[in-house]
Amino acid sequence: MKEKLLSRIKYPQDLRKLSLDQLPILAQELRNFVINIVATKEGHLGASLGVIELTIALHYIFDTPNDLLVWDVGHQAYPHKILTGRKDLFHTNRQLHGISGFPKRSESEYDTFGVGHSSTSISAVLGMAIASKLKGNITKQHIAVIGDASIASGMAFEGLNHAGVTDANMLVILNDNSIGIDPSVGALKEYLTKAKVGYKPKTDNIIEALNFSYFGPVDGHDLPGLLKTLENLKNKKGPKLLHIITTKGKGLKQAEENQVKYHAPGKFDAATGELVPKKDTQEPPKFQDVFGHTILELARKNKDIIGITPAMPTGSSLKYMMEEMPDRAFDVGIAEQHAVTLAAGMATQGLIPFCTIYSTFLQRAYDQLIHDVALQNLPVVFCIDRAGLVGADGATHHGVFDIAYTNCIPNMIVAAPLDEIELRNLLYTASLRLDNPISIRYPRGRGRILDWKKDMTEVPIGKAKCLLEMDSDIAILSTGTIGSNVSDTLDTLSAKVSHYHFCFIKPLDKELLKEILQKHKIIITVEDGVIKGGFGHSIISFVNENKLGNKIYTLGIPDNFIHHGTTEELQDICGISSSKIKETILRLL
Ligand SMILES: Cc1ncc(C[n+]2csc(CCOP(=O)(O)OP(=O)(O)O)c2C)c(N)n1
Ligand SMILES: CC(=O)[C@@H](O)[C@H](O)COP(=O)(O)O
Ligand SMILES: [Mg+2]
Repeated sequence: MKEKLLSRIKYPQDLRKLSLDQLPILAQELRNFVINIVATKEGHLGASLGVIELTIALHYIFDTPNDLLVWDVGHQAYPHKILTGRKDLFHTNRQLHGISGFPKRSESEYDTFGVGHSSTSISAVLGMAIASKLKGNITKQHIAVIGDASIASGMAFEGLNHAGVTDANMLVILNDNSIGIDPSVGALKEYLTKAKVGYKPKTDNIIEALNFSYFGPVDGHDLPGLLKTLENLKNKKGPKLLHIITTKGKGLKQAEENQVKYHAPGKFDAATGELVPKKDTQEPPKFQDVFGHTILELARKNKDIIGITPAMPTGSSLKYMMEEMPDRAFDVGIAEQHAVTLAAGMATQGLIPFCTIYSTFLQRAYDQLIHDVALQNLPVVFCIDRAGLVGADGATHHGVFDIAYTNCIPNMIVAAPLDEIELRNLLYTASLRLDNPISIRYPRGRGRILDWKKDMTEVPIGKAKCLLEMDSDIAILSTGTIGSNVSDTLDTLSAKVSHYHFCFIKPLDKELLKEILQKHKIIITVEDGVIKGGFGHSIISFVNENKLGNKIYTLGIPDNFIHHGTTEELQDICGISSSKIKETILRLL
């Protein structure tokens, strides 16, 4: 289809010149534009297709960027980016030096708040609305667009609870498509389902009970209807919520029919919607699948094992256990804080909870980790997925802080397996019931071992191991799967360098460490987490405490935020790709 209208629009002011009856044509063009680019460049598809009409209506009716619009999570903001000055850059979405896959304040004045993690929009918009009022601006509009899964999070409720006792001029648009990445869960989801079919929506209205004016539910794909509703809401004062019903993946048959897969489908054929078939060769497993299959295997033998995920059953592969053992594996929704304390409660009763959380999202539950788990020394098993650099999702999603933020918590065991087999062995060890909480971190993506389903053995807590012993001044100490970059380097290097793998960052293997420090003058530490407070700093502390004179060079994530690109590109930028590790060694030799 040839573009008639989209090519004329650079900014919302161009959009506002169109007549009402041109807008549905524009919606079709915008939808095709998103599909065509995401088909080859990859990214979050389904959510963006679901808000095409809403995006057009919002920028048409409201005076953006003077009126402030915040997209919750921001994975649905592709049409917003295209209509706000970034159409010509959209083909660089999520690539190194390209535009971000999420709204970002430094990228555009239309991106009023940086997002990536969910459920922040209501608080952010309330803050903006209060600021406008204090500055004497009573006409400015403040709009949060939040999904049905994100509004069920504690933080969103905190925002609603506060907003309901203010006269803030704010509009929350609840984009209800009954699904997050996986189907939405919980009592609120059941309530919203009833509201959709008109079951006692007025008398039992939870939103009105929170002092919001409630409007809807309305069809979020009916563009003329949406325009009318928004125009009408513009003149209503105080906190208000518009409930719209949409279909995730709208307009692409496969995406509508398989919403979980098409949340972020990878490459697909733009014309047919078919996914690009995978190569026929056997691949090593994804680390998430090593976790997902292993926990199920362990749970079959040990009835005390429980699985918990906050809203990521597919991403974490806990779904395998959820399918077979629905009473012992829980998706609690976007509720990281609850997930951690729920696990703590279970641990007090002798259960062995495995709480699987992406590294970046566990940041949300830091106090729960300290106060509810570690302080009481409850043996919760944290399976920290997506640890390290995650690639295209960028700064909001890299799992680079968890070593530092768990390393400093008393009682925590902090572990980072080298490969799939060690991950399995650690999960097995944790299933034997430890005396402490443990974090086991592993990365996004695939390992390297095809034959990984070996019998499991217990891992001695706090023991490191030598992978390559050389008569050399230099030793590399690595932790976690980044150790394979070190091995790749050493495979291609004629110089002699020793290599040790520290599966445990805490407790450190002090005995072996002393031996290593006696044998080698120069130590290079390698980790895929932040250097400050990380593994390398633990080695430096040990050297200082023992008044040893070794020179320590720490490789890891530097003290700045790392943006998007492929994981390999970003590792290179941080100096932890195998070629950059090699450069460091050659410089020191
Ligand atoms: C704190 C946090 N936890 C988990 C995620 C992962 N995540 C991204 S989108 C999403 C689902 C959002 O669903 P919903 O709010 O209904 O929006 P939709 O995708 O349906 O538009 C989840 C769980 C996240 N971004 N932030
Ligand atoms: C928007 C969001 O937070 C998720 O969709 C995230 O991008 C998933 O990451 P994975 O692709 O690593 O599961
Ligand atoms: Mg949803």
